Amino acid sequence: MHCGLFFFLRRHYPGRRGRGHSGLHKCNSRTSARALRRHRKSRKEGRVNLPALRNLGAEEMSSQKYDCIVIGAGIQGSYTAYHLAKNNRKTLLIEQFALPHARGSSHGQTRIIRKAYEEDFYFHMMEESYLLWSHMEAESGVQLYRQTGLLVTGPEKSRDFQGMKEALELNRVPSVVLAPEEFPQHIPHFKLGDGHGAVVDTTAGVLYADRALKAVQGAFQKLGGVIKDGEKVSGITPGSEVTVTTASGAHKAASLVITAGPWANAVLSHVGLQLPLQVQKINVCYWREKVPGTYSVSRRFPCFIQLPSEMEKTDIYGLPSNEYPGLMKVCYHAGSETDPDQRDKQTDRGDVAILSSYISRHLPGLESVPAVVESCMYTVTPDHHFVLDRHPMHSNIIIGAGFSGHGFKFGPVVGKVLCELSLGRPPSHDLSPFKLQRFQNFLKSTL
Ligand SMILES: Cc1cc2nc3c(=O)[nH]c(=O)nc-3n(C[C@H](O)[C@H](O)[C@H](O)COP(=O)(O)OP(=O)(O)OC[C@H]3O[C@@H](n4cnc5c(N)ncnc54)[C@H](O)[C@@H]3O)c2cc1C
Ligand SMILES: O=C(O)[C@@H]1CCCC=N1
Repeated sequence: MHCGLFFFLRRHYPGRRGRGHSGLHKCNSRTSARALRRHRKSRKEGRVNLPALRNLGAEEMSSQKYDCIVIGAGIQGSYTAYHLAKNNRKTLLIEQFALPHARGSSHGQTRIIRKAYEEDFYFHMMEESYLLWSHMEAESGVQLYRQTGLLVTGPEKSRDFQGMKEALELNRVPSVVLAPEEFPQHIPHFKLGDGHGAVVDTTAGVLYADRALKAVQGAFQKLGGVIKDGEKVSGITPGSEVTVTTASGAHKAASLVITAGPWANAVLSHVGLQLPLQVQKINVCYWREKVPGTYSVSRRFPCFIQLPSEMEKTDIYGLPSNEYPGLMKVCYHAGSETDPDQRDKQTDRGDVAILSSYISRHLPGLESVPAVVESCMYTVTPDHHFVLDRHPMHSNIIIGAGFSGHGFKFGPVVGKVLCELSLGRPPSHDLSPFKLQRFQNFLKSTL
């Protein structure tokens, strides 16, 4: 109702919008109740009473007071909103596109989940994340995770491979080191590179991403959370009470969380901040199995990460065939820079050529031309670590950004710490690696 009325005013009387806003402070509930009755009567009679509509809009706007507003209903914003609602906070989650959509970073059927991280801080976050994903499975009654294991392979002597192997050992992650001679019997149809080592994180697997996002948003709504989709945030006024403006009106809250994915800088421009983020378009490639089922999840083929080598300078990763029968997802962990609003104009396929060559050499059971290519986006920081911090000037504005192509699995715990920051509680994880300050030399600010 609210959206419709404001939309009407804007479309038919664009010049009056400002005056409609100023009516906000003058309006009280009795006048607006009268306005509502008048408006309903007018509608019945086929007349439209403009002053009544303006008053009604003003009253509805003033009632939009939340404890917290979250901008962006990707996995990070949705989980943040969920945790806020779980903490009994009246929460509004605003999304620019009608949900579900495939124009950000959280769509698609699958993501890798793993504890195999070189950095201890990610490992600790993942320990809790696994637990929280399983709580969400229980709460929603939907299977979100399937254990497949994750093969990590790369030049045996490289710093990356050794670092990963040592971290798995040090953190006591259930894992298996595979010597080249025993490799084929454990993981058939995968040709290990010459001089490459292999270690399997057996806790790893596949997260059903689309399902997960839907489950989290559903759980948030069940807790009384409000989602407004198809509403693009066009302005933010900071203060002890933050005002967030969209085409449908203004929403107010004691705190704001910005989780706008590839649009982070567009949204942050409203609060005088620009981060060193690069948005990349990722070609999400699926490759046909020559014999259907060769690499299937049901035959327990694992996910894999190929660490950088002489041949491939960037990680390549894959997930067993599952979502599209007979097709296995294998992708390059980087893409070409794009404007998120012009994603489809970025048509570079240099990565697909690299993948084709990799597949011919290492995955002989796949055809080396992709059968399906979908699109997704990474928002990459210079050090590939996330941004989880407060706005430097406005402590009630919290920022979650720059998930650098590996943030989905952390959704539950990222949401938890962003919620904690927003509630002014000490975060349950060490957030020092994620501070804005590390970009001091890059930060562009108009504060
Ligand atoms: C191909 C691919 C493979 C990946 N694989 C993995 C993996 O295996 N494992 C893993 O852990 N991670 C993986 N990731 C990374 C992971 O998916 C992302 O880190 C994560 O989805 C980022 O979520 P987000 O909520 O920050 O961004 P998004 O999902 O983009 O959400 C941001 C939302 O904000 C909305 N928004 C923006 N501006 C506004 C505005 N002005 N008003 C209202 N709403 C707005 C957007 O529309 C969007 O819905 C992968 C990513 C890609 C692209
Ligand atoms: O985050 C992940 O696990 C995947 C695989 C490695 C590259 C990026 N995403």
